[in-house]
Amino acid sequence: AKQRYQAARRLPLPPGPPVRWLLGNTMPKSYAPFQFARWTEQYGPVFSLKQGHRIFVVIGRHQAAVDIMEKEGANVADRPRSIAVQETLSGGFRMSLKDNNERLRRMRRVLHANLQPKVAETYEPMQTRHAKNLVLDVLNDPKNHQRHAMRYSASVIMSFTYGKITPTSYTDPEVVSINRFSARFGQTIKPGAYLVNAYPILRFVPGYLSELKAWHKEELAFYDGQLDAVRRKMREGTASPSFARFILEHQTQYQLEDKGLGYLAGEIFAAGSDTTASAITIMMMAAATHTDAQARVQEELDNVVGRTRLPTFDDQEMLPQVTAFILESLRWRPVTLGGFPHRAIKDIVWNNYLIPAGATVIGNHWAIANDPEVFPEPQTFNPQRWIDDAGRVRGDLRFFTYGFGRRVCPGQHLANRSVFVNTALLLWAFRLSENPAAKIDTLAFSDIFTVHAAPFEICFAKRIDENVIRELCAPGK
Ligand code: HEM
Repeated sequence: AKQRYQAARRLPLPPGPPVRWLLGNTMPKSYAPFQFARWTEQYGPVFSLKQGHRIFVVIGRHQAAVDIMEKEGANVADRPRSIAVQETLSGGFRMSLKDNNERLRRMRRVLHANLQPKVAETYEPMQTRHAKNLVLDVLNDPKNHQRHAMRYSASVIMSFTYGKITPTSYTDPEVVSINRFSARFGQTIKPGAYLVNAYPILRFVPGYLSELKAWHKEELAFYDGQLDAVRRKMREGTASPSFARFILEHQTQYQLEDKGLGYLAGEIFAAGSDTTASAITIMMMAAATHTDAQARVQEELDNVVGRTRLPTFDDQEMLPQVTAFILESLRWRPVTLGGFPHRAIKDIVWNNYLIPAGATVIGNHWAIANDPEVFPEPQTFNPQRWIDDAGRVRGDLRFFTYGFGRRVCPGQHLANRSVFVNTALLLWAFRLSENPAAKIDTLAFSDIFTVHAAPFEICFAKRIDENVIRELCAPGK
């Protein structure tokens, strides 16, 4: 074993852009996933960068992602050390940035207990209710479709996490607070946002981290307060079922520590709300800019569902075109453009290159989505690439919308259901198109961790009589 180890250590790092002595590579100042994709074209499926003492390995092709992120999954399940976003802004609590140790596995287990497919099914009525609400919102106020998608997602997450029954509004004070925390998180986690990660000595510079520390205090107090409110309701016997109630009731069983319990619940909103809203918005953008592909979905909806009732979760198996449209939307414009960084805990040899223990390993969703070997003509939006000869959704093709290996998104079954029901309902009710006078720039995204499309206009033409839509989507129906 020792010999093999020494042999591996002699292998070169994957190729990459030239490194400047002492300074290392220049990190892209903005839109790193796009620059990383260009470097994939130039240097190959796996390339490397250096900054300070850190090595970054970026994967930009599908097969390499399977080889490294999945087959070597156990060896890349840690997260890079991050002084700014984890140790300071999150006080070490943020689960998504923890190393893959026993404590993390307990947290993933408790999430899984509440989000695995069988349990996710039980949220379908709640998701349907909020999705109908979104249809009515679009009917009443089409201009603000992006805000409506955010409101849908916030409502579903607040219901899942804290058992909130009434629809949530994005102006609710608690949602305003959580969104402020998410924005700070998105800013702080950007590669290169804080030099302290590459040069840890900076943490001793007086004042350097004080803003992040203050933000952490505020966030922690807020999340603990939310959990306390659930605790209070439990004592009064008025707490509806929720993730927060579950972790309070099962704290001992899952050996969850008091410290960070509020954070675990609070983190769900940050992880699940913006991402889901973004996925729904991307689907609408795809429909408005690809009306032929959209028409194919609507033809299927007409055949399978008809126009006198709403599509439901029970229809999904009979609606492969809806599923293919969703899969293609999330490949075409991935929600997490650059992927969440992992860290190698062991030396990994890939194609005679060394990915050394300690390296930050990034699966660049944007580059992998554009891998021409797996997705021919990757720039073309073509849902039919997901359909086999028998007209079914292909089982042999996949994209990594929800990330990789042991750290794959635990919320994916809830999220998939959200995207499905909103796609089915919205495309059933409306024909979406661009305003010829205000064409959509489909690459105009904010440069933060979870992409947000810049505001854009959609024309919603009713496919179904308005009274029928209102009647079928009315609350309580
Ligand atoms: C369309 C919506 C969503 C997308 C695209 C998405 C995507 C992702 C991605 C790419 C990761 C990182 C995986 C990796 O490290 O390789 C992740 C992690 C995570 N997601 Fe999601 N997600 C979505 C919705 C949700 C929802 C609804 C929840 C919760 C209810 C959730 C909870 C989490 C958590 C807790 C993690 C951290 C897991 C860990 O580090 O072990 N996500 N998600």
